[in-house]
Amino acid sequence: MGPRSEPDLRQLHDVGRVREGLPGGRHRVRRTDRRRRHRAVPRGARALPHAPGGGDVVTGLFVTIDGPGGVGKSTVTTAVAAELRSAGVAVCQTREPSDTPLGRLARQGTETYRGMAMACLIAADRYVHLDEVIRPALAQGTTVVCDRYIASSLVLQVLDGVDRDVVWELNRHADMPDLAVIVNARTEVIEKRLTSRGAHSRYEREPGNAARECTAYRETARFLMAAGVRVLQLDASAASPDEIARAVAVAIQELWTRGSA
Ligand SMILES: Nc1ncnc2c1ncn2[C@@H]1O[C@H](COP(=O)(O)OP(=O)(O)OP(=O)(O)O)[C@@H](O)[C@H]1O
Ligand SMILES: Cc1cn([C@H]2C[C@H](O)[C@@H](COP(=O)(O)O)O2)c(=O)[nH]c1=O
Repeated sequence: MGPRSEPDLRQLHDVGRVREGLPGGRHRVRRTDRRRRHRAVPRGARALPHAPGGGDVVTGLFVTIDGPGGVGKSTVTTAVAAELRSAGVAVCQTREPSDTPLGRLARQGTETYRGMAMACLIAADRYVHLDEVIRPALAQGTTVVCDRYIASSLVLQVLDGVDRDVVWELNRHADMPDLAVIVNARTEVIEKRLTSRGAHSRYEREPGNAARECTAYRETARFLMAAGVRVLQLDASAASPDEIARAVAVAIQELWTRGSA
């Protein structure tokens, strides 16, 4: 990708970054599912360096944003999408559970279903979401920014009593993100945000949940890195949503730069 096709995000500051995990193992993304030929590389898309036939195969970037309930994921997802769009990038902002009929069932079902049933419902919705929304957008060269993804399952379904290996296995055929952002914060900050906004789910209403989720997301970040996923951990205790969004945009810019090297 030439410099003119990259969004101009280089002026952004690197704020709120805790740690970026650079995978040591193989990336599990199945790029062949997402490949599509274009005459020119759209803004915000990445030419795959070893594409057969000369490097004109492109894909959008798949970015996921996870973290404890009430930490600010939805606010940050919207801010990241806005930041990228203002740089001229085509963005698909989405979330899980998805806005498909199955996703709506899963979202409503979080109060009723638990354990393995919930883990299966969430995973089924993820496959529908991938087929109907995420992969088609990526194939068009659109960058996908998704509010909650596999990290949420590795935390919430495990806290709900399902073995982590089982959750991982249920998600075995799901694409891994190009960048998994984990937004975390001090427990007391999360509890304050939840109190002022109100809880969304049974998880968030359980006493001591914020502390458990904070710890579990840190552990999940390590697990994903060991599995070869690029993870960016950000501390939102004192940073504004815009500052977090800029840090994510900088990390995305770095991926584009690497992809075009
Ligand atoms: N960086 C921030 N600084 C201060 N307040 C924030 C920040 N990010 C989000 N908030 C506020 O915290 C509350 C929770 O934010 P948000 O709904 O985005 O969290 P969430 O992680 O998506 O929650 P849930 O997991 O329940 O969907 C909202 O009132 C939001 O305005
Ligand atoms: C992706 C995902 C979601 N959930 C649950 C957690 C919440 O109850 C809802 C999402 O609503 P929110 O407003 O974003 O908090 O779905 C889950 O249990 N596991 C998952 O992987």
